[in-house]
Amino acid sequence: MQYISTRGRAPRLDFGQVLLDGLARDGGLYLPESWPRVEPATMRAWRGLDYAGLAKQVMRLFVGTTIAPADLDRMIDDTYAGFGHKAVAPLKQLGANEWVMELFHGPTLAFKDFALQLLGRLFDHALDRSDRRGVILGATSGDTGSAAIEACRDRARLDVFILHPLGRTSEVQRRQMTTVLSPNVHNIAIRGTFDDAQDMVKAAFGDEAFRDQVGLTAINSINWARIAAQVVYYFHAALALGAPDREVAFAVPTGNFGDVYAGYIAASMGLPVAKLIVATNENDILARFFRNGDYSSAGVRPTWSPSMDIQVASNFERLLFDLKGRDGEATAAAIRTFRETGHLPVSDAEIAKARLLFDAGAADDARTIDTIARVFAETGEILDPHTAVGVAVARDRREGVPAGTPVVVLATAHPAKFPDAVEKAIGRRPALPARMADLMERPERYDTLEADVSILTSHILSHRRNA
Ligand SMILES: Cc1ncc(COP(=O)(O)O)c(C=O)c1O
Ligand SMILES: N[C@@H](CCOP(=O)(O)O)C(=O)O
Repeated sequence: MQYISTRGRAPRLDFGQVLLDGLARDGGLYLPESWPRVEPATMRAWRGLDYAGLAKQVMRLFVGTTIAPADLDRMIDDTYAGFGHKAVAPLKQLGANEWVMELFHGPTLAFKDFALQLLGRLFDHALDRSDRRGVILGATSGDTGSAAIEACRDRARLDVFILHPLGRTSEVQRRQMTTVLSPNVHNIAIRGTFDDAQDMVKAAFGDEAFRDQVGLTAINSINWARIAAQVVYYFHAALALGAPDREVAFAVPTGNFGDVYAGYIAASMGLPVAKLIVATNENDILARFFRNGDYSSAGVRPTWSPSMDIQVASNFERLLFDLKGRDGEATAAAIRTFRETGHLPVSDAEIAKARLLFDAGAADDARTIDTIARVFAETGEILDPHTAVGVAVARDRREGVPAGTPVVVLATAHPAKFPDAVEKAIGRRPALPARMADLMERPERYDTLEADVSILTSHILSHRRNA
């Protein structure tokens, strides 16, 4: 399989090259030249596979021949053997046709582990084979950072630089990153928002000389491999609930549009998805787009669901590329206009096309806390605030889903990552797993930098171990 850029001016690459390149050299994002199709008979044959077995089938379609099947299978087995629940991504029923898929049983307690645990292994494999070293650079609003650090800590060929917005993550999230003292891990607090940090990452990739000098690689969902690994759990949930002989809808707490975009890919591959419900907090640019076509930036506001405090959603560009008939020039022009004016030009036809599969809504902080309390009272389940946004919006938008169709809300983080929000809702602080019990006492290490890419690149050059 070959990959092309959303901006139409970067070379076509295979999976192994896309994995290491991350962002396309024309500033765009890579995606497959065409979607692999999965026929209903194949899906029926996949029913009953365990999570790793299903991941092998799905990932093979994206990886092609760039990794030997035995190597890929071994990496996938190792990845999901490290999860804390035998089902890896268990489904729990909250009510009639209302489910949550728990994606927080990985090592850092958020859905990011599904892809990043695999990516750490894929990077090692690729760098070993080419006898190269690399620098991983990522931005995080709280969860990607710790998942990337956990996946790449102590790997001989990698240095990991993670930017988080100073004071805008939960304390547990920050400590999950800054208490990892491995010599190849470099945490940086940025004076700014997640969007500023993400812009700095993209600008560093735009500096070709720097990029080639250090062997820069991305761990954010701008890297196609992240998205590919997240497609698997849509198949996993839908097959368990009757696909391909029954449609399933998903509600997805959304910030950078990576997770819900993986659902769009599953649907594009043939999975019968009735609706993808995009659920945002008060930082609602994506909800506004799908509701009334308004994709215009507003300042980022801090909320109880800090990982979704994002107003520039990277992966939206991948959807836009499809909405614009896979026209790279038109996509690049629209993104340029958005960057210059803060407003994305889209036609009524493009919005109507998006609405065929997507619906959306937003839940503010009060609603988030109320939903945690309500679901706890109804079922005894404790939701994290991001998942609560998903449940609230799924309930608001239920009438847009055909009657009798199950709605699966992606439970994207463990409630113990956000004890203050949970305590506000139910008067109780959820406990961290025993292996993290001393997290709040561990020493921290991080640097603080201004949101300036030249300061960042100098910092990387002087701190990387693999110089
Ligand atoms: C806990 C949690 N939920 C939801 C999201 C939103 O996912 P995405 O950015 O892929 O839309 C994030 C971060 O991105 C997250 O960390
Ligand atoms: N919420 C994310 C933001 C980055 O998203 P990504 O999926 O592109 O890595 C986080 O927790 O860092």
